Amino acid sequence: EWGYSPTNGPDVWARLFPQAGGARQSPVDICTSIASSDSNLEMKKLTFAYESQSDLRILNTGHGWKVEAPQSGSRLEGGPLGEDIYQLEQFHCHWGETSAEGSEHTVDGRAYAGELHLVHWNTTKYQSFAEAAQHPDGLAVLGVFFDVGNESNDEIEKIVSTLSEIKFKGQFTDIPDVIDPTTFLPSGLGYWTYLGSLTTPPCNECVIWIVYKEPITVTEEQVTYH
Ligand SMILES: NS(=O)(=O)c1ccc(NC(=O)NCCO)cc1
Ligand SMILES: [Zn+2]
Repeated sequence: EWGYSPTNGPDVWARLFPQAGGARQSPVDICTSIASSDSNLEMKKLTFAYESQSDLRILNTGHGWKVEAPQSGSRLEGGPLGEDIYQLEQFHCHWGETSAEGSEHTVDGRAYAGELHLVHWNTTKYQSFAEAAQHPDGLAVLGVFFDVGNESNDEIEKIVSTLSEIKFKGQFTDIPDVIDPTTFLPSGLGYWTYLGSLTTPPCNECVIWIVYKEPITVTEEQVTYH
């Protein structure tokens, strides 16, 4: 089973998952000095629309939590996504042992306490998430960094308050509260974008990454492994 130790971590993933050795692998360090601002992106605004959902299923993936949130009514389009419409499939989180680490992307070498991923797939061109994940423009993932501060994030709280029920890998439970993914996004909507991959095996090179510049604030308890 893949993981993050020296014997099963990213350096050996390519043995079992060939795409992990590819040319557009994620995550990356975002070097802000060489990131170019594409005036074209200014014209095509990135737009998103989500529904609020209750009774979403949350799963302990063994590497964090994942909320299955297939939303046929959701739409992510514009910006780097051309003319295609992308639909929300799931969202999940990466965090670390301490609030000094945990994000997958880094910005000028700096890691954040954690990183939320909202995973979407191209419903204009493909018939299913699994099919979309086999194509270079199949998925679009919004990345939002977590900064640790004194304010807790109410929406994240609705999620982490269920973690005590799913202590072990493979366990799942329902989130009774209504969740609106829009509330996970920062107020400043500036982002970096690049063509990359799934950050974990099978590391398919199928993701158009959109990483927001502004982190959202959560408390230490909300992003540290217990
Ligand atoms: N961290 S990430 O790049 O957003 C990511 C998203 C989905 C996957 N995998 C996935 O969706 N597999 C399909 C069945 O679970 C792996 C990594
Ligand atoms: Zn992720």
